[in-house]
Amino acid sequence: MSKIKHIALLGATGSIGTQTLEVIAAHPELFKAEVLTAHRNAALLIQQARTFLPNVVVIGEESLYEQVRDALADLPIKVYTGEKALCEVVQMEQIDVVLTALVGYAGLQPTLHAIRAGKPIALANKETLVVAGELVTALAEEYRVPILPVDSEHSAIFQCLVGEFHNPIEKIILTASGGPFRGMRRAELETVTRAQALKHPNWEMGAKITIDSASMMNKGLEVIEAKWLFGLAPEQIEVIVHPQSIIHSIVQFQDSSMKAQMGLPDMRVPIQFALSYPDRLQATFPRFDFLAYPALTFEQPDMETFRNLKLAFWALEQGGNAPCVLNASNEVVVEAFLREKIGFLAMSEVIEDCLARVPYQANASLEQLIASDEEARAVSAELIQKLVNK
Ligand SMILES: NC(=O)C1=CN([C@@H]2O[C@H](COP(=O)(O)OP(=O)(O)OC[C@H]3O[C@@H](n4cnc5c(N)ncnc54)[C@H](OP(=O)(O)O)[C@@H]3O)[C@@H](O)[C@H]2O)C=CC1
Ligand SMILES: CC(=O)[C@@H](O)[C@H](O)COP(=O)(O)O
Ligand SMILES: [Mn+2]
Repeated sequence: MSKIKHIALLGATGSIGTQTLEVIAAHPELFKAEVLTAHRNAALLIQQARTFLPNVVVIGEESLYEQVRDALADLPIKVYTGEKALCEVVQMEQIDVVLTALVGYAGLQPTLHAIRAGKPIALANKETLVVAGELVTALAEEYRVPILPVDSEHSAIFQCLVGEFHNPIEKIILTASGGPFRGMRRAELETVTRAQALKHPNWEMGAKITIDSASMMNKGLEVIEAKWLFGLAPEQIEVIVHPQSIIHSIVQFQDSSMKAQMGLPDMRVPIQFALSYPDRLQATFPRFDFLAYPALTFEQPDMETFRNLKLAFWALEQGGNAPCVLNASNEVVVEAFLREKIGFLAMSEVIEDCLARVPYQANASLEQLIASDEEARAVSAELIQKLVNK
């Protein structure tokens, strides 16, 4: 690589965002943070802006606009606010790649705008493909823009496919850590707490994805994400629990050969690969030592106890607006669980009820998906209220 890549980093203040900035800082000759965005964390965004001197920052929360603008008034940095600003800044001419490190449904519209502006996407925001995978991948094909996976499992698959893109995939095997409640039965899950759910055994991540990992919804979302990234049928996607999170995922080819990508759990590796692809860059990240991990183990996922994974496979089979409804309902229940309004098992119950209540739409348009998202949020909120009132 010779030319500096100008990066629009959406969600700079989060777990993926801050690790992306570490990668950028380690390679100033290759990468420049051109746009940094945050939702509410004005203090960190200001600090990042003073360090990385981007051209533009966006603070999502409009009431924080003046605080950010005033704090950066001595620097030639443009400050914008609001949801629409995210969709506009990704189209700026000098942007070479948009890294979507923001969480949830909010990732969809900026990604669509970036694709329409011809910008390659480094995709951490898996919810984008869960909500509208068919539309997003069709649009990316139309505009000939690559979607480079950042999610560790999908980066692993992508890395296994380098040099193999002409060879059909027989199946892929996504590894799952099993989360902090691996091996527990439903009776034990009745009483698990927010604090316990937020303790992931292997990864330090934002609150939403950490709860998703604990409930196995993260793996469900990743199954749907994999379908769209790699053009697979549902029966070509398997999940295996691998508690050490060393093998990040596996591809099986038609001759029975399997390729796996492995390494210590460190998101800077897939982030850097998405930014440097097809090159690999020198990095000082810690190296894996086989003797420190004498046993790499594997288990069948328990989809009866962790029903979210089953619901996600069901939504994938259904297609249409079902994955969008699954995602919206999940975002609402995770928020309610984090606010300690509902218990751990209630999350799957609400999602299942919501999937049954929101009318199914095959071949949903973007407008229909937006409406389904809204409806699923309203239905889920109502179901949660009923549980709270009980
Ligand atoms: N963390 C990880 O290791 C991995 C994460 N991912 C995926 O990457 C995405 C980001 O995850 P993670 O970094 O953990 O999340 P975090 O919660 O740590 O960070 C989220 C980022 O998005 C911003 N944000 C939150 N809500 C909105 C909104 N409504 N509109 C615009 N921006 C918003 C936050 O801003 P603020 O700080 O101001 O609130 C923050 O910058 C998720 O989709 C997740 O599933 C995938 C694989 C691994
Ligand atoms: C780091 C990453 O990609 C996460 O999605 C991680 O995989 C979560 O782990 P589990 O969902 O397997 O617990
Ligand atoms: Mn993952």
